[in-house]
Amino acid sequence: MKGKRDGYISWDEYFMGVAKLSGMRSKDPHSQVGACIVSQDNKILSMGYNGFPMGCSDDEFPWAREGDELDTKYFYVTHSELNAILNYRGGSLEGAKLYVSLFPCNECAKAIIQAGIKTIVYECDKYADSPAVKASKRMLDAAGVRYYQYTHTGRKLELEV
Ligand SMILES: O=c1ccn([C@H]2C[C@H](O)[C@@H](COP(=O)(O)O)O2)c(=O)[nH]1
Ligand SMILES: [Zn+2]
Repeated sequence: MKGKRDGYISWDEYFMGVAKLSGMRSKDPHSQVGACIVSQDNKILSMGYNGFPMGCSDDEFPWAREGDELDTKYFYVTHSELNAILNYRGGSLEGAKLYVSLFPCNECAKAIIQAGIKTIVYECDKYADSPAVKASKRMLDAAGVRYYQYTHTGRKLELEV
């Protein structure tokens, strides 16, 4: 009898792939961020991406990064990690793992810590020098939340839909 097939994707490839697929739903023209929350026994619990809250139209609220603060996206957009936490309808996220395409900011770090998420796997840390990410790491370190960067395997996951 033949054994199992080779070439199947790893758990990390699977969950980061799902996080990035979720990010593809984002309407943010500059940064599309996706998140996937996973239980300790590798079950997907929730997903999210950055976007405006319900009722706040993607076509009416601003996507600008600069200009009058009230006319930029920053006051309005819900971050992918927070959306993933809020989208979860099942009870506790204690001990869960978060896969996310961008290192979480300080506001997301607060929600991650308070939700009981214990591990973060992130893809990109392009805002590492910003106060928001420095504050985030300070809180995550203090709270004992482990974080590490996803190691790219070089494999391209192609989907025809
Ligand atoms: O923890 C985070 C930090 C940021 N985001 C989202 C919020 C915005 O939509 C973009 C960042 O926009 P820039 O144009 O790169 O400043 O990323 C998030 O989801 N989670
Ligand atoms: Zn955030």
